[in-house]
Amino acid sequence: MFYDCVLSNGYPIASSARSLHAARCIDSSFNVRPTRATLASHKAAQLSLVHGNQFEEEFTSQTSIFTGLFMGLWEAFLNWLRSLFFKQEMELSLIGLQNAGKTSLVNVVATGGYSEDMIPTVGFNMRKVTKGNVTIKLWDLGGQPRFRSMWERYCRAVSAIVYVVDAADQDNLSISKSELHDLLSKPSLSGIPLLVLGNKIDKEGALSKQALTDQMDLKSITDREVCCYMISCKNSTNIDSVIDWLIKHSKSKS
Ligand SMILES: Nc1nc2c(ncn2[C@@H]2O[C@H](COP(=O)(O)OP(=O)(O)OP(=O)(O)O)[C@@H](O)[C@H]2O)c(=O)[nH]1
Ligand SMILES: [Mg+2]
Repeated sequence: MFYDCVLSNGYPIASSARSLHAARCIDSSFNVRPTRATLASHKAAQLSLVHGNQFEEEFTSQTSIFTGLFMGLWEAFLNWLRSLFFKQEMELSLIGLQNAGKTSLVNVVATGGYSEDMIPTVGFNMRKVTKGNVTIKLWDLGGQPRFRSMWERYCRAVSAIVYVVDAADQDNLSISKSELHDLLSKPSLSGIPLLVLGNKIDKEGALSKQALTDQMDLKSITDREVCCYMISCKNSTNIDSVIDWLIKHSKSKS
């Protein structure tokens, strides 16, 4: 079939550079030469350019299907190898006022566990969580006023800052907002992506995403990437979206 466009000298017709190349490949890989009989029948086909073009198209489309399939399998194989050897990692800081739910979030992300009886964080906790080939180092900082001065130090050089807000505690929203904007004004933290999480949406009276965005004045933050999700650690609402966001912001291990 491939030799339906062959010249009498036994080599492919160069009706186009592509068909010549294709025929050369066949010729070199199979080392086939047309016989006298095949040449006679192919000569008839040669008279019809339309006929020849049909075969050329058929051959080209078959080749591209196999090439596409092979490339897809090769790409999947490379991705699997990458996941084995090229681990991703990220370091991030969790901040926000006391009682916002930072430690609860760490527990939910790490183990899926949730508890009502939480002890307020004194200073900070560090926890490493692995998701697929990504290792996330989490700095969970205490939110009480006496610990807020150390937030900036723990946010330097992280891949992302995660700011947790109790979306049902409207009395403390303005303090939460001013603490956030104060922190982001530090030159050492410029450009670090920010993920704001409105937690406790399971509670009655919790703000909507729009209301939280407005009240936290998130639109005014233009010097970095800002993303906001409404979550519930208690019900595991939107925790998958949070993990996806974190994984997207991880970096290759050097
Ligand atoms: N209803 C509800 N309560 C939650 C949720 N997440 C956390 N809590 C509760 O909120 C309280 C405080 O949670 P923590 O995780 O300790 O808060 P924190 O931000 O780590 O507080 P500090 O360590 O003091 O800064 C606990 O009683 C939690 O059970 C939630 O999604 N819904
Ligand atoms: Mg805590």
